[in-house]
Amino acid sequence: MSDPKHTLLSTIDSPADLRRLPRERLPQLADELREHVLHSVSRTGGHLSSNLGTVELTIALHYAFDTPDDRIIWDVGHQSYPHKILTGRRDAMGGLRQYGGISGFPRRCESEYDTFGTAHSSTSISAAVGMAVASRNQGHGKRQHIAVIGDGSMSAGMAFEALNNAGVMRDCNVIVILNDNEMSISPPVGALHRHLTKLMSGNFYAAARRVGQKILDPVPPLREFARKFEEHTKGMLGPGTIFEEFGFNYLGPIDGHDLDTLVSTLTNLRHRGGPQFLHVVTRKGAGYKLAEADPILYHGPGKFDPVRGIVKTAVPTKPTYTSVFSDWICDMAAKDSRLMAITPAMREGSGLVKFEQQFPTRYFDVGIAEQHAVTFAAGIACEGAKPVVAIYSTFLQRAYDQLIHDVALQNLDVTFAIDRAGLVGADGATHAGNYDYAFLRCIPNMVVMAPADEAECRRMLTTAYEYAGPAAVRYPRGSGPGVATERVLDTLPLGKGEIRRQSGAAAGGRVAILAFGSMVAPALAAAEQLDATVANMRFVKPLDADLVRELAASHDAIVTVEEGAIMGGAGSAVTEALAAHGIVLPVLQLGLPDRFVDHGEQGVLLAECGLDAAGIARSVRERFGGRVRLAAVAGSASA
Ligand SMILES: Cc1ncc(C[n+]2csc(CCOP(=O)(O)OP(=O)(O)O)c2C)c(N)n1
Ligand SMILES: CC(=O)[C@@H](O)[C@H](O)COP(=O)(O)O
Ligand SMILES: [Mg+2]
Repeated sequence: MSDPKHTLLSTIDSPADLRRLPRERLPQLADELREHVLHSVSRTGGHLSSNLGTVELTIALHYAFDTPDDRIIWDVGHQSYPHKILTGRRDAMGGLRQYGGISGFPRRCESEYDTFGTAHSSTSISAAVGMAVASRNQGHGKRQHIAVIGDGSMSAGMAFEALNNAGVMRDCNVIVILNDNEMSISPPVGALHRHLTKLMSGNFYAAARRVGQKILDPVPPLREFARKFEEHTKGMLGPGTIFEEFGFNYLGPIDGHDLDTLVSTLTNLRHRGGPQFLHVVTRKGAGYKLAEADPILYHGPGKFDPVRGIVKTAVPTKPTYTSVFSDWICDMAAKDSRLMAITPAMREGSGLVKFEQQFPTRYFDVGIAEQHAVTFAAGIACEGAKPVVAIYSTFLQRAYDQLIHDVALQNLDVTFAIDRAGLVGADGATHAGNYDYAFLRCIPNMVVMAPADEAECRRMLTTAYEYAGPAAVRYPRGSGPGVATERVLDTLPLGKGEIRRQSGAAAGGRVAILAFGSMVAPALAAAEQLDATVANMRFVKPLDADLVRELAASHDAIVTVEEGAIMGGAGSAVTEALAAHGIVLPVLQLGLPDRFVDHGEQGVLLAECGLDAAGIARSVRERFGGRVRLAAVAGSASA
């Protein structure tokens, strides 16, 4: 690294280099590290606030522990940039979240220091417990397993399932570090937050900090005294924490920006066995005033100028699908007082900021708790109210049993507004919503729709809402083709697609492209080159089987296109319908391949998967020749 500002950081190629530094040099390293995080994220985009907040904690962890032999597991992993920089990826930050570059999350294939792949929250404690059990049984009884988890992520059921398990494993070395910055993406919610606030409040926190500095001095002769003093003071300081009730030895809260306290505390913890819990208090966005003032805006920004900060542009841009949903839900709630909106901790991303302002008593942020969100919606529906669950496709995966067992099996009237369906771009494979067509369409009672454009999205949301059972609308991240929406609340006929373009080709050369959702626009563009018919199928379930039959009868080959996994997806619904009617003709199924697609710009990734107009046209030509010639394809099996 040539930057003269990073004189110390530029000498750190691994945690071993870091551990050679005298403690008094760590604050300088923290300054340079923070600066490097800020400048690289400003150039690539990425998760800024959380990383600025964990600079000191990361340094202290790698300083105090023997990484990578000691295992650090970063929950979510959106705060792992300082860790990446200190573990040999300092100069790779320019490619962070870019096509071909390093990931924005920890990945086992990227570094031996990335001990566990994360991105969906609240998995770290479970993974740490699993590793600790294995280490114990393999004779690595001294190894430590450290889960670093945020206060938002701590609210998920999975985290508590793991605490419950770990709390009785006295001979397993698990350290849970709660990185409490009093923020999720938006302000934290719920009773756990209230409990943490109590632990950090006024005198308790101040006293605990003083005590922490005294008792955690690692000098051996003081240890026994420290232990007794700690027990004594814990009793004096007030009620036990929930974590102690789970069987953890709770320490803290301590200041997560005070390197001295952090290093002393962690060094001490390193030599303790059994379940340990350290409560660390940090500031989201620390060290960058703009992010400290607005950690939500700087949670996951795109590129920006670090001097000016994020500048809100006055130029009108195309509305995103999220904003179409945002307008729709406010309009529908104004019309129907039964509507209630639910988000599992994704108020901003799911487009519910305006709704919360307008309908605060009908808005429910349940925290990072997708399973609860879905069953909570089921309960609401049981009483005749009308829940709308706004959820990212990838996070709905968490609530699959709840969707089947609690909603669909009882045919409850729950609307699912599924955002970030398909490839999401810079977050990569962990966040891609590639499986919802496949996992939703096999559930009885479900209605599943995918809009071709913004106006259709609005109509589908109304259709889902008016449908008296479970219904889902899945739409992609970002904007669509730019079709203007009107503030009306009209519906679509259930299970009916439409023809968008008719082929003029002669018999023997006619191709029908059956496109779903976001693939309608590129299919139409490809069809211009191929002179193909294009159907906007609209519904994956109920599939418009009449339209499929009609197109099969009038064309020589069928092509299905979807922004979802080919296996079991929308195209599979078409081939099943053809088979059910005994129709045999050449079929080409286009969609996402049977592999995980890495990060990069959405358009680039779609092109890589052959799902842009050029790719669709190319696949059709490759499969069927320049024009479809039945002679060339007759007798070939379905793809
Ligand atoms: C299962 C799941 N649901 C939702 C998210 C989206 N998400 C990413 S970070 C985040 C907030 C996490 O809060 P916290 O753990 O306190 O970390 P902080 O952002 O404050 O550093 C959320 C909701 C996710 N990654 N995984
Ligand atoms: C880490 C995480 O899960 C979220 O911050 C996610 O990256 C948000 O994605 P969007 O930018 O698509 O809202
Ligand atoms: Mg937090």
